[in-house]
Amino acid sequence: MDYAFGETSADPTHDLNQPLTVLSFTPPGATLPAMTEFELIERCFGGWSLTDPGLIVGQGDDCLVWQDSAPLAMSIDTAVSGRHFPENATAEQVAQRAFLPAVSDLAAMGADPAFFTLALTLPKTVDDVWLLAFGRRLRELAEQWGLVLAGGDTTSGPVAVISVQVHGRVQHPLLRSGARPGDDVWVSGQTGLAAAVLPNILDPTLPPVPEHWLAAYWQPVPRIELGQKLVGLASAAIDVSDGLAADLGHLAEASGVRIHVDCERLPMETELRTRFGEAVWETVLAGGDDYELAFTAPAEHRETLGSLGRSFNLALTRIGRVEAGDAGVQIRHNGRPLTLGHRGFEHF
Ligand SMILES: Nc1ncnc2c1ncn2[C@@H]1O[C@H](COP(=O)(O)OP(=O)(O)O)[C@@H](O)[C@H]1O
Ligand SMILES: Cc1ncc(C[n+]2csc(CCOP(=O)(O)OP(=O)(O)O)c2C)c(N)n1
Ligand SMILES: [Mg+2]
Repeated sequence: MDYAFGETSADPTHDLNQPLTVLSFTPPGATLPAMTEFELIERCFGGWSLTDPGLIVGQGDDCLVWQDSAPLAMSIDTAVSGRHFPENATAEQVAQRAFLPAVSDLAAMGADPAFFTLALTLPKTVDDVWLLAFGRRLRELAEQWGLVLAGGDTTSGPVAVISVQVHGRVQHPLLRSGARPGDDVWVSGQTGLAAAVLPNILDPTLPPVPEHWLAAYWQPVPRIELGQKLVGLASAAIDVSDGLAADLGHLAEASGVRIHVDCERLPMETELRTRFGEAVWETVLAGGDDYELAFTAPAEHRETLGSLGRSFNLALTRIGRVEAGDAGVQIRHNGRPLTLGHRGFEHF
C-alpha cells in the first residue's frame, strides 16, 4: 500500500471542508535524505522548550526518571491509521488525533497534566517533511496542554501507530465507581458531532458540513479544567470516547448502579437533528470520539455546576439520574425505552 499522508499546512484548522491534498511522501524506492533515525528524532522531538523540575532524566537515556510531589495518574492510548484517523490525514491532523484523546483521560480523572511519552511506529515511506510537521504540531499541543515530552520509542511498521502515554498530578482522582442512587447524570458540551462528520472525513466529496463538526473530529478539546473543577463536586466521571451510552455503561458498572438517560434532555443542535432525523439518537448516544466528560453528582451541586459551566462558557447539561438496580444504562425517549442498534464503538 502506498502510504499517503497529506500536505502540511501552516494553519491546521484552515478550511476543513476542503479535500485533503496528499503529497510529500517519498515514493517507494526513492532515497531518503541523509539523516539517521537518531538525527531525525532529535530534530523533531528534541529541544522542546517546555520543561519541568520533575524531569530528572529525560530523552537520551534508557529510561526517563521523574520525581513528583503528588500522586500521578497515567494512561496510554493508541491511535492507528485507518482506525482512529483516516490514512490520508495530514501530519498535523495525526498529531491532534493521537494526542488530544490521550489527554482527555487525564481530564476524566481530574488530573493536572505533567508529562507524556510517545511511541511511534511509522511506515518506511514517511519522510522528514512529514515527521517535522508532525513534531511541530505535537510540540504546539504539548505546550498548549502543559505536558513535557519526557521520552518515547520510534520504530518502523506496516502502518502508522502512535501511542501516547500521559501522566498528570492528582490528589483526589475522579473515579468511575463513585456514582450513587439519587445523583444526577451530566454531560459537558455536546456529543455526536465527530460521529456525524465521519462519513465526510472518509469521503470529502460529500456535501460540506459545518466547520465546528469537522473540528470536533480533528481537534477534540480535552476538558482538563472542567475535570479539575469537578473534584469535590462529581461523584464519578468518565470521558466519552466510545459513545455516551457505552461509556455511561462503564461508569454504571463500576459504580454498581442503574443510569437513566432522557433523550429529550440531551444537548443537540438543531442542524444535527435536521440532518439525521431519528438516526440522531444513535449518533449522539453511540457515535463516540466526543471526548466530553460524562459525570454524576449529588443534586445539591446543581446550582454550582450550572454556574461552573457558565464560567467556562461550556454547556453542562443534566441528562438523567442514577438509581439503584441492575448495573447498566436505560435510555428513554418520549417516556418509552429506546433501544439502540449499538451503544458505542467496539474494536473487536
Ligand atoms: N492491554 C491492556 N492491558 C492492561 N490493561 C488494559 C489494557 N487495555 C485496557 N486496559 C485497561 O482497561 C481499562 C479501560 O480501558 P479503555 O477502554 O482503553 O479506557 P479509556 O477509554 O479510558 O482509554 C483501563 O483501566 C485500562 O488501563
Ligand atoms: C477513520 C476513523 N474511523 C472510525 C473512527 C471511529 N472510532 C475509532 S476508535 C473510536 C473509539 C475510541 O477509540 P479507543 O481506542 O476505544 O479509545 P479509548 O476508549 O481507549 O480512549 C471511534 C469512535 C475514527 N475515529 N476514525
Ligand atoms: Mg484506552
